[in-house]
Amino acid sequence: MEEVESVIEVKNLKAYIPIDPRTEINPVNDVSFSINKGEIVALVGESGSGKSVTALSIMGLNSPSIKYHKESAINFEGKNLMGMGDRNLRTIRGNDISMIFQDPMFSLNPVHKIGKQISEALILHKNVIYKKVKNEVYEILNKVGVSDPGRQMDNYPHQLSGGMRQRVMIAMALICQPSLLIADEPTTALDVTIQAQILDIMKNLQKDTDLSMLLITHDLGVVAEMADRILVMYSGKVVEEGDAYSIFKQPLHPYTEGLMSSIPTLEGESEEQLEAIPGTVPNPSELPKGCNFYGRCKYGTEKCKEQEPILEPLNGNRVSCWYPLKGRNDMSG
Ligand SMILES: Nc1ncnc2c1ncn2[C@@H]1O[C@H](COP(=O)(O)OP(=O)(O)OP(=O)(O)O)[C@@H](O)[C@H]1O
Repeated sequence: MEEVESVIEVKNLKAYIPIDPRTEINPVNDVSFSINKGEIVALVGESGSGKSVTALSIMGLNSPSIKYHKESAINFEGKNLMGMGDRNLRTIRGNDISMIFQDPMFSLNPVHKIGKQISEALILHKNVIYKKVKNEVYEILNKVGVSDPGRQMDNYPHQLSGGMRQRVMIAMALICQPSLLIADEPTTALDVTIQAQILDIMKNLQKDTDLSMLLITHDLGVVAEMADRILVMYSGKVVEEGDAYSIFKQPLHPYTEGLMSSIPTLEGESEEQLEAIPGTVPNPSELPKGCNFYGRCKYGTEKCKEQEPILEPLNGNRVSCWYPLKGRNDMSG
């Protein structure tokens, strides 16, 4: 069998924010996963589940108030990024690992021309002058579908539409040919037609370059379109992990089931009600004793209230639930 090569391995990532000697916030609590070469992994979950803190841990860009437990490791190309120090991380960020955000203005500097901004990472990492990389900037703008790249290179960010700015941000992230791209809600702010174009561009570039991608989104339509594998996060933990096809077909965790039943389908539109998951994600400074999802779960039992489940293999995927759907179906039969 062909050996699968992982590009990044996140191991026992635990992030905390000390508030006082007896209180801490735990936005990410013992998260482990890896991403293989050329694979798109989607990180899904409601607001506050810890997706961004996980992604920013990889980039070393979380706020300094966020600390990590010492067993946390992020192995990338043979090096542990945890505790690597900002100077060394800077040589990896933008070069080997890049990130794009929901709001391009977060990444783009309003007072610099587009061409210069895109070239910055190349100039920094290759130690060359702008003139030498102008062609590469032109090429990458062409690839992300910016028309008339020569002219656009001389424009400022505010002169472009939202969709164009998003393309420029993707160009900027990919110019150094990173092996991992982290995309945090890359199309959430765009209208649906532009969103579809941007997703197409990302997918094509990913295929052409065998790029690995961590795609953070709460939009399951985007996940269905893009992802090979899905990690479902709830309250700082991965509660289900598996290949995208099987998770959409048969979610194992009640939370994943809830997320899936809140997607509209054409067939069900007239008769079926969309189900919202009642309640909210627990406060990360007051996590319950047992399963974090207990208070919102329609299948919860006393055991769930008292004992915390762990992520365990089931049907080739992993799930953290005392009564995963498969087991429940078997129990009822
Ligand atoms: N610097 C911080 N100080 C205090 N709390 C924080 C900090 N950063 C994150 N948190 C808390 O950690 C939890 C996880 O946040 P995170 O931003 O990772 O969630 P998310 O899943 O990305 O949500 P969203 O989809 O809204 O971005 C939240 O409860 C958030 O309020």
